[in-house]
Amino acid sequence: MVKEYIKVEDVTVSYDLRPVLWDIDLKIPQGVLMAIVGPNGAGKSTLIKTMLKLLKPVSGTITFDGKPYKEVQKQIAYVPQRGSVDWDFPTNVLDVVLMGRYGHAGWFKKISKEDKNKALLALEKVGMENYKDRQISELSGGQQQRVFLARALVQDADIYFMDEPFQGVDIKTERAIVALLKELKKENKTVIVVHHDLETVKEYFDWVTMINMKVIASGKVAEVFTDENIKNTYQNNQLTDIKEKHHV
Ligand SMILES: Nc1ncnc2c1ncn2[C@@H]1O[C@H](COP(=O)(O)OP(=O)(O)OP(=O)(O)O)[C@@H](O)[C@H]1O
Repeated sequence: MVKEYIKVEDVTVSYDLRPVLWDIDLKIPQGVLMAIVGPNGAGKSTLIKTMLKLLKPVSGTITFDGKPYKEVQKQIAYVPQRGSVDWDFPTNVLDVVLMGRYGHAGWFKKISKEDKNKALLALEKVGMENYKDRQISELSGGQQQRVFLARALVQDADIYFMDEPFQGVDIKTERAIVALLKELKKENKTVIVVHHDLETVKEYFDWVTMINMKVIASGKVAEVFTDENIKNTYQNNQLTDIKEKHHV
């Protein structure tokens, strides 16, 4: 029995009238490093956006330690997909990281010395301290990704959602991000990552959710990340089955 910390129950999500996630049930324990894997268009980003209340499900509920999102939102950090961010926004690296502190300081309060120190420390952790005054538009993709990680780190959250943090980064950055993820796990944080590389699931994560419009398997990597579940996740007939059944 999984002692659930995050619970997703009967969640169905549609864009316009087209369902993309169907009857999702998940129980995620505290302190896991969880990958969400599945083929392109499987609904991975949609799932985390729904958990973060950025999308409204057609039905179902999501709770965090028994509470709804709005009661715990300050304890939740999100690193969005790099492609979804406007990098031309005229702001420097330190300010982007400080944005992560607004949940603590409040929009109208002044940023304190402590906030600034935390931001600098986070930049150090991701190896970007020398870039603190740079415009974010003048960074490489991997550097931008590191800055967004630093922004999430200063939030001192309990739960971290990351949408493809390894996308387009070099191997050194990937290793640095993995080390950070493992550090977060040591602090009993719960980390949920949309991940594409099946080869590294076993090495990077201890928990996995495999989806293709519906949940194929979710649990300990050692138990559920099997060839059969991988095959079932990456074949597309789930979609056809559901469409035929529900005439959509
Ligand atoms: N804003 C939107 N409006 C309409 N349909 C959308 C929208 N966003 C995503 N979709 C569709 O919903 C489905 C799930 O998309 P989603 O981005 O969640 O998949 P994903 O598993 O994250 O894919 P990828 O691995 O390609 O990033 C896809 O069929 C996609 O085309």
